[in-house]
Formats: sequence, C-alpha cells, structure tokens
Amino acid sequence: MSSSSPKSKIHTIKTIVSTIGTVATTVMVVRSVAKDYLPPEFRDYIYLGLKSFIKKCSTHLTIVIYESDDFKPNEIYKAAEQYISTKMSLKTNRLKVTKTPNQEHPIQVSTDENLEFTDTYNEVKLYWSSDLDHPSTFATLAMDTDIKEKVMKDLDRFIARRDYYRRVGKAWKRGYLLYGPPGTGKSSLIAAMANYLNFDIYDLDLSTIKFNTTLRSLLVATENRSILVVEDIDCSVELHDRVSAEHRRGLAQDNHHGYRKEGQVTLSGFLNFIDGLWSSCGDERIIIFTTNRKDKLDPALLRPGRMDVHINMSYCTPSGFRLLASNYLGITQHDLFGEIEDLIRKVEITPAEVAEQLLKDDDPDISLCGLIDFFDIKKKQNEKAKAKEEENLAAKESEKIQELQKYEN
Ligand SMILES: Nc1ncnc2c1ncn2[C@@H]1O[C@H](COP(=O)(O)OP(=O)(O)OP(=O)(O)O)[C@@H](O)[C@H]1O
Repeated sequence: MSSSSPKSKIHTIKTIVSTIGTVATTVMVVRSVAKDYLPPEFRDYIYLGLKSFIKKCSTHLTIVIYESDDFKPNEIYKAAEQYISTKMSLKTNRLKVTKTPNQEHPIQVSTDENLEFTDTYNEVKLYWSSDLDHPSTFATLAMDTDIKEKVMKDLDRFIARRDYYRRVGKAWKRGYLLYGPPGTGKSSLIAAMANYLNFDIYDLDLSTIKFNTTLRSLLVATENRSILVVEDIDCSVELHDRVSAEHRRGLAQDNHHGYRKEGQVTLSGFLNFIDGLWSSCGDERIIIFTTNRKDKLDPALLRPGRMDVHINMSYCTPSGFRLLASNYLGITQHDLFGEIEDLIRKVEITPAEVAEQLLKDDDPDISLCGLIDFFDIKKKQNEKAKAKEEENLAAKESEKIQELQKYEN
C-alpha cells in the first residue's frame, strides 16, 4: 500500500482500527507462508483459517487484520500489534499509552496507529501499515472553485472556534449534507475534508445496525477529531418505513424516544442519538450525511439546525473537466478542449464518468477522442432515463387517480 501525506484513517463499523501486512513472495513461499514465514506471534492464529486462501494466492498477499469483530476483540490483531511493537521499539519515538477500566494490566503501551515499515522475516519481505488512506484532496477534486473554497474556509473556521463553541454553550460539532447523483464526488469530498483536517473517518452503515445498544457502543467508540459518515441516508428511510409498516400491522411499539422498545434502530431513533448522545460526547467532530436524492430525504433530516451546511455535488463542469484532464493526462491545453467543453455544457455527465474515460489511455489524443465518443452514448442513456422517469411518474399519477376514484365510489 502506498502512503500519502497528510492522511487519515477510514474506519468501518467493523474496523475501528485495522492493520495491513503485505507479503511479497513466490507462489511456493506463499503456499507455506502462514506456516513458515509469518511471525510466530500470529502465525498459529491465522494458519488454520487462511490455509485454503493462501493456496490460491499468487506472489503478493495482503492480509487485513481488524481490531475487532462485532465489538469482540480480535486476538490476531493484539498479537500483530505486539509483534509490530517489538520491531518498532528501536525506530519509533511515538508510543500509544492506554488504560481502560477492565484491563488486566494497568497500562498498555503500543506503537502509534499511524506507523508503517518494511520488515524481513525469514527472507520474506513484509510491509506493515496501520492505515487505510484515500488519496483524494481538494486539489484533485473537480468541483466548483467557489464551493471548494467555501468548504475549506468553513472547515478552518470550525477548527478555530473551540472557545466560541464553549462560550455559546454549543457542542463543537458541524454537520454537512452532501447531495448529488452517483459519481459526482461525494465520497471523494469526504476524503478530501478528512485529509485537509487530518481527521479520521468513521463510515457508519446504518443498515447493518440492528440495535440501539450497538449504535450506542459504536458512537461512544468514535474519537475526537473525526468525521462520522452516513452514506446514502435516503436508503435509511427504510428504517423509517420498516417501522411504519409494522405500525400498520399493529406491531410497532415506538416510544417517545423514536425507537422501538425492543431496541431496534429507526431513523428518528438515530437522529435522537445524534442530537443527544453523540453531540454531548467529545469535541471537534463532523458528521456528514450523503444522498443521491435530496428530494427523497425524510424531512426530519432537513430540519433547520440539523445539518449546518448543504453542498450540492453537481455534474461535471468545463472547469471540472480541465482539472481532471490536468490530473489524469497532465495537460492544461488541447485542440479538443473547446469541443469537449461545449458537450459538457449540453450533456449531463459525472466527473467519475469523465475520469473513467481519461484513464483509458495515457495518450491525450486517444483519451480525449474516446471521451467525445462517450458523449454520444451518454446522451442516449440520459434520454432513455428521462423517458423512463416520465413513464414512472405518469404511472404513479394514474395509480393515484384510480385510488381516488375507488374511494369516491
Ligand atoms: N468531483 C470529482 N473530482 C475528482 N474525481 C471524482 C469526482 N467525482 C468522482 N470522481 C472520481 O470517481 C470516483 C467515484 O466517485 P465518488 O465515489 O467520490 O462519487 P460519489 O458521489 O460518492 O458516488 P456514490 O453516490 O455512488 O457513492 C472517485 O474515486 C474519483 O476517482
């Protein structure tokens, strides 16, 4: 894994922290890598589990070791951490010291999570890294320069206002809603924000969380100087719908906190957590919701005061295209730029689609011609999608009319 600086960690629900070891070796060696070549501290743990996978591997193997699984500590992670700390003790001047109430030993000392190093074990090269990092920065992001600058200024202002938040008695938190079609760079913007602030990212997948207790543990486990992300929040409306459906069947037991008595998470329950528990614990936190369809969002999410900043991630613009051409092809001028910019003004195309075309060839002539051809395909796709949408709308309208007529009869 390559590193970029500054960088931030991306945590998922299962990966509060992860460690990655990359083993570069030959097929034969990989076949027996767990048995003969991995450090003994975690060799025994993984040998049995990985045997069948390792047999299928080629010369390069990446092993991801999560710190916990379903909130139960992963012993392989502990073993790997100990191994790393023995290797790093001579090289590092930065240690992580922790003590939790239930720990057997009063204080735990380990290496800081952000370390990476290469190590050779029995002639096998091991590359250790404790980060998952995303290379997106504001410089690589194709979006309206004004909006980009506004976001950066907003972040700077937020970071500088510790005393202000204290003085007015408000939690030092900021909420962003990013909306726009798939492929317009919502995830890339989040990564750019995290890299800009050097914050960690917690990616919260609400659909996998069944109970309030899980949600609570998860939110409490998040650290300061972090971004909590809930992607595709419109899909979480399912949570809301699920309860509504049960209401109709007379099964729901929503209490006044907004979640079901037996502890199932609902959208309103989640929002209560965010307003209450999450906003009262910790400092310097950012929460970001993303959606492809702002119009489909539950009104509770759009209530004033809930999300401080709404950012519209738009289709690719001529200036966005120029930035992508510069990043992907290393060119700032080309005879085809004028034609492409005209097409961009007429045909809706996402930065992800433009980037995909530009990636196809290193030769700008070939790549740009490919992009021009792609506009034809895109135009037809857009027309088809529009016709389908109109058809759906008309069908819904006629359904409504039929319902009304039934009611009147
Ligand atoms: N505005 C952008 N600037 C630069 N690259 C972009 C931009 N938008 C998309 N890309 C490229 O397309 C890829 C996919 O984009 P990304 O995942 O950020 O979009 P998204 O809006 O989050 O999509 P989704 O809604 O499907 O999650 C990115 O990894 C990046 O390479």
